[in-house]
Amino acid sequence: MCLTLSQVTKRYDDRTVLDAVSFDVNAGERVALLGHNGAGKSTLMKIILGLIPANEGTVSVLGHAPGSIIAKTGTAYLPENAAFHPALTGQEQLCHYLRLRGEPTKHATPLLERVGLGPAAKRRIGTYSKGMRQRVGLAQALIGKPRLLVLDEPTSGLDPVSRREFYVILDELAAQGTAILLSSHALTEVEARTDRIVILSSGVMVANDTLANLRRRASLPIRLQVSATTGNADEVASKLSGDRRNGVMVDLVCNSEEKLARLGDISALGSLVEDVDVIPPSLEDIYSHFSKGGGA
Ligand SMILES: Nc1ncnc2c1ncn2[C@@H]1O[C@H](COP(=O)(O)OP(=O)(O)OP(=O)(O)O)[C@@H](O)[C@H]1O
Repeated sequence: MCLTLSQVTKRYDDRTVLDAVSFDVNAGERVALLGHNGAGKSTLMKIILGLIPANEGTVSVLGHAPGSIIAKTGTAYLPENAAFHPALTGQEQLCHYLRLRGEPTKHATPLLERVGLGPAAKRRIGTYSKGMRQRVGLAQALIGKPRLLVLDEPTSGLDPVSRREFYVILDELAAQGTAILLSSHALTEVEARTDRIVILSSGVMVANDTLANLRRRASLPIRLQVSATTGNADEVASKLSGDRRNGVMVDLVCNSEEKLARLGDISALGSLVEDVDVIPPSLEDIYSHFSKGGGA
């Protein structure tokens, strides 16, 4: 186990901002930490990094206390807006970090190449886009091959292509055994890119499961979007008791137990139907369900 949190509680004055939070992150696992503003995500990350203490509970980072030498050496952190010196080139900045960590500066080039910054290595960071600066942050986080990577909103402000590329790198790291804990507000992107989702709501952990299991537990309605063949939308809508959305589409809503039977009804309509799309509840729907106490 790379990270274990057990009953972690944090109070500021009399206010409890984390309330008995417990979860693990295994080697090679990508876990998303979701929560509204002020839910306690950054506080939890600071505790994991050993920057602030918890009031109660225990945290084990790579089998050691947060902030201990072994925990610090094996953990990398990427803050939301990593700041770099604009006058330095990517290469110079990374060499600087390598020296601070007592690592050979010859590692700068492979690290920059790893995050796709090879061609820009000799350009000043002041000329980099936000996505490129985030990659410098990621390259810095990869120094010393961390076993646990903690990322605070790593893709905020990145365009979809940069986000995808960023996650490809995370996927490679996870495949090599790095445990990844990342916070995000971008729900749809973590949907496909993480193995497990932890949801914090006002400091309370309201969910900790795979998306598939959260879907099942929330048992939110599934939408079936039926495309009727030309001129048959009214008949399809009436036979399926669905809602005609436009000239060809008919919407049905059902729960997961009814899904197969409804698909059977649709298929029994034969040539009246052109196609059907099954639309499961989105992560936003699930997130909203659990944040409102639906998991209790
Ligand atoms: N040093 C502090 N002193 C007092 N209260 C604090 C302190 N740091 C954080 N808090 C409070 O703790 C709660 C959790 O804050 P935290 O920054 O962990 O939330 P977050 O989930 O990271 O939010 P965001 O998504 O906005 O970054 C908030 O109510 C915040 O005001």
